[in-house]
Amino acid sequence: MNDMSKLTATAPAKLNLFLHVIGRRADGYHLLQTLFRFIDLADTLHFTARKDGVVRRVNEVEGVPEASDLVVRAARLLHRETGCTLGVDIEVEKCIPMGGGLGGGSSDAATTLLSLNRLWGLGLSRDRLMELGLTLGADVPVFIFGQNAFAEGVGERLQPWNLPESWYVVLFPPVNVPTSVIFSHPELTRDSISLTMRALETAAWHNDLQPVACKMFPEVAQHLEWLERFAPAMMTGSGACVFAGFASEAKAQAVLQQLPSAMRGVVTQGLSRHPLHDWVND
Ligand SMILES: C[C@@](CO)(OP(=O)(O)O)[C@H](O)COP(=O)(O)OP(=O)(O)OC[C@H]1O[C@@H](n2ccc(N)nc2=O)[C@H](O)[C@@H]1O
Ligand SMILES: Nc1ncnc2c1ncn2[C@@H]1O[C@H](COP(=O)(O)OP(=O)(O)O)[C@@H](O)[C@H]1O
Repeated sequence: MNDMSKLTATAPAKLNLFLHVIGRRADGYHLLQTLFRFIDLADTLHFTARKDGVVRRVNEVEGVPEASDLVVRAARLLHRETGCTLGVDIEVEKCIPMGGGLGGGSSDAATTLLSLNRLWGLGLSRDRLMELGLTLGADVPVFIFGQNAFAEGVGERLQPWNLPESWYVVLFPPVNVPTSVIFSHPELTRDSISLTMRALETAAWHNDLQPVACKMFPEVAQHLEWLERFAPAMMTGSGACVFAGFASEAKAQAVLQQLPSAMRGVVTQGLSRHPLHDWVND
């Protein structure tokens, strides 16, 4: 019999297959056009309901104090919003490198919102969870949307985008690239042409944050240079991770096997949708 007070859920990473900066809002946030793809590199979260209303993270996560962990912030946000009197113990098994542009923190937050909606029996809709998620970070809504998606605005205006089967070599340069530093750089391109989804299907895909990140962090440029020897490569999000796509797992593995011992990376498969897509009603 299922134990209704416990839930284990996955939180996949994302790649930005392109990221074009097309303008800036009055509040300083940048307007983007980006294509999100989920991949099977994932964190795993364990939730155990409590009757006393306490929200806790029960394990240590290096570099992330409990109170600032997005899983704890997501759970407390749901508490405040719904007045729910239950609590939860959350265990976070991190696999996604942090601050790498793979969206691990945002995905953990989204998986927490989706899981507690179930565990606490809240019955919130997908749209409401996406609205709440946006208050935690620009990347959270797409993980609740649950489909690979073309995003506009700061990442909250989403349309599904079907993508072919693909495997990716993802490399982890050993640097932490702060998102705000890249977005505030004077040399950042902020005027890429805004294109329709149809035009984007055939346009040259690029990441406007990449030149600035490469200039500030030579390790990113070095990893891109190595990967470019095998296939077109790009940085994801604000970096530091870089990736290249391949039509088969064998081709991707053949490249990874040649990775110099000083570099780190993985082969990961593109997902056709988020593993928790059906956990909430539209
Ligand atoms: C660049 C992207 C692309 O998917 O991903 P990551 O590299 O973080 O994974 C996202 O837009 C990042 O979203 P997210 O990581 O949630 O960013 P936030 O915490 O909301 O913002 C961090 C800081 O970056 C700047 N920022 C962020 C997003 C945006 N569209 N314009 C900005 O100018 C702001 O200065 C903000 O204070
Ligand atoms: N559960 C979490 N997992 C990862 N990072 C988290 C988490 N909670 C808060 N953070 C903070 O969010 C920052 C960004 O992490 P992450 O979303 O993994 O990277 P990125 O935004 O580059 O894709 C981290 O440096 C960390 O301080």
